[in-house]
Amino acid sequence: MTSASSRHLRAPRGERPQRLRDRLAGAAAGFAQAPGTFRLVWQADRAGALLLAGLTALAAVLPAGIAWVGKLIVDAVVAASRGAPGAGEGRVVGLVLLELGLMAAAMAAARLSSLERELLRARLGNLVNERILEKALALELRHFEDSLVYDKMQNARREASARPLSLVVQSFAVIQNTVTLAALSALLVRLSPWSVAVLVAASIPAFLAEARLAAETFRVNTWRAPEGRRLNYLEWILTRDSHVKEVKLFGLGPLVLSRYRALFGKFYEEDRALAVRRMGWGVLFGLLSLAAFYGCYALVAARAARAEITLGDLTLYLTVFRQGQTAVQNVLSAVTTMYEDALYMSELFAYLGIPTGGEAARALPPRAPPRGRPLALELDRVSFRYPGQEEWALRDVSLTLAPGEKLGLVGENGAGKSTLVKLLLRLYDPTEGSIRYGGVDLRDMDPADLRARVGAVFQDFVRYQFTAAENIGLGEPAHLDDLPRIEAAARRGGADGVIAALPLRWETVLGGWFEKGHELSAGQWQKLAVARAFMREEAEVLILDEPTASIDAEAEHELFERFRALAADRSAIVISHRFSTVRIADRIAVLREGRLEELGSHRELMEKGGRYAGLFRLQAEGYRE
Ligand SMILES: Nc1ncnc2c1ncn2[C@@H]1O[C@H](COP(=O)(O)OP(=O)(O)OP(=O)(O)O)[C@@H](O)[C@H]1O
Repeated sequence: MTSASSRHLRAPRGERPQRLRDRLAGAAAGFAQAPGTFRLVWQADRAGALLLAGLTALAAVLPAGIAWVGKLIVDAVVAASRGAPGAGEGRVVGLVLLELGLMAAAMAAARLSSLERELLRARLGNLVNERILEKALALELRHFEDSLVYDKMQNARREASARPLSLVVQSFAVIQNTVTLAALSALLVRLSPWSVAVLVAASIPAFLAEARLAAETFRVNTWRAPEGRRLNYLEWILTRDSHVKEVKLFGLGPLVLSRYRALFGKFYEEDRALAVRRMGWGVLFGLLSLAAFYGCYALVAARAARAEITLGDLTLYLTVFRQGQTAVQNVLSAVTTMYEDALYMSELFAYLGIPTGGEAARALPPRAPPRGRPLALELDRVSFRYPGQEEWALRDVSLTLAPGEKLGLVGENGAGKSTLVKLLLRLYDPTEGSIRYGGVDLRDMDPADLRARVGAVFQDFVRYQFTAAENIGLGEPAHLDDLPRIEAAARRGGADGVIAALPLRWETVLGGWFEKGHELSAGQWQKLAVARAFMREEAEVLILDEPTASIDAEAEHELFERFRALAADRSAIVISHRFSTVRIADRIAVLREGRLEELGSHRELMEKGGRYAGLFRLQAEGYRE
């Protein structure tokens, strides 16, 4: 990640921007999101956006028209009652019908635009969510292991499906109400020019207060992202099937719930303080605009009493001033909401803009070693440190895996075994040194090409809540429907017995998340995961990261016999804590605190009498009576 973007990521956690200049810069940055948002809306639904714009224009001019007709009605009534020439009931009724027509048009426009907003909201929300998910696919493992990126994702997902539309609707509202206000002002200026100034001036303090509170609300929510995730995590502990046993056994319920309550209470207090301040300012500024209205009302009513203006003019004045006040408030509150929306959008765009492509091949075009048979895999003085960590997870590891060689990888917890696998799959790049496959640096290969050559079972393999056939077929999505291939992979992985016992065999939905799901034992799941790796028939390298942890001893023996036969023409790396398993490997690498401590065949290492020999004997003792 670039330093600029990581600064941006870290900013919300830090100190509050106090200075006015910072605030203004924040506001400008917020509003800068508008063009990007409009582009999103345009992509989501062009026709809908245009229709909404048209309806907005119509709704903008109608109020002034209605107010003017209202004045004409009153004047016509007064004239008719005085028996003025040309005045009569007909004209009055005609004008009333005209007002009815305008009101009906206004109502229809309002309904239609609310319908259009609903439809646009759905399409836009969907588009934004898709973008968020597409981005998640483009992110690399290092992003998922970085809590700051998680916070960004959380902030983006929180409201981003509602905010883009809001930004657009509010912008339209600003335009609509400004046009309405201009039309109403044109009517008002005739009667009393200074009341236009009063109308606008009385609303400005309320606007400033609102804008400030909006910025604060946004910041409170952004700061909360890490705590928000913690809150979700506590919820997750109490509601997930996988956690129930420990929660019950250890009696974790009250503890977790009390932490949940404490966090929630903290959120509530912050929200309450903000809401109370908002209310206080609201009352104060509401009173101010009320005083402005009644002040002007008294003056204009006095003029009507002195017959300086007509009764119709007074009616017009009342309607226009009130509507004008509403329009000013609408503009100001729309601007405030837009500001809030724009700040949220900046979070979304910051998330969508997280630089990826760190996995892209360095060489152009990417280099591709010949396919079809395993090639030598060389680690050349490889050292690796996780981003942001001081400690080395791997230090100066050099070893060469000959084509077709089977390597056993052992070492205590945290020795760096899984990290090595991550580097081999280019989920990370070495901090120092290099890894070559067939003489080509992994960084010069297309990562998709590299990964297509590898079949792997991870320590934390996935239990897909899909059918049994899909659970295996997903190992090679292009062959998801190829049942003979899936059956063959199941046989190799030792999962055929598991399938035979299922009520609907291949069609059985596995796991307990969905209706009619059939739960499996840990070992049965693991057999499926191994079978999934065997779907990749063209794999040149097989990696098994503790594939036997949940499998019983007999099944393990069987698996490894099969594995030896199947992997005959492939290279393989097997990580295991069971030394009885790794002893069948051609050579064994012993890792200790990230360093390669010993390397050799079982016989050689036993003869050497080092760490491996010691640990092997210790385990063997355990089996002896
Ligand atoms: N995502 C990560 N971020 C930071 N440090 C990590 C990360 N994953 C692992 N580590 C650290 O790197 C070191 C090596 O971990 P690794 O998972 O490779 O060990 P391992 O040999 O596979 O252990 P185990 O036998 O327990 O699976 C450990 O000290 C661990 O704390």
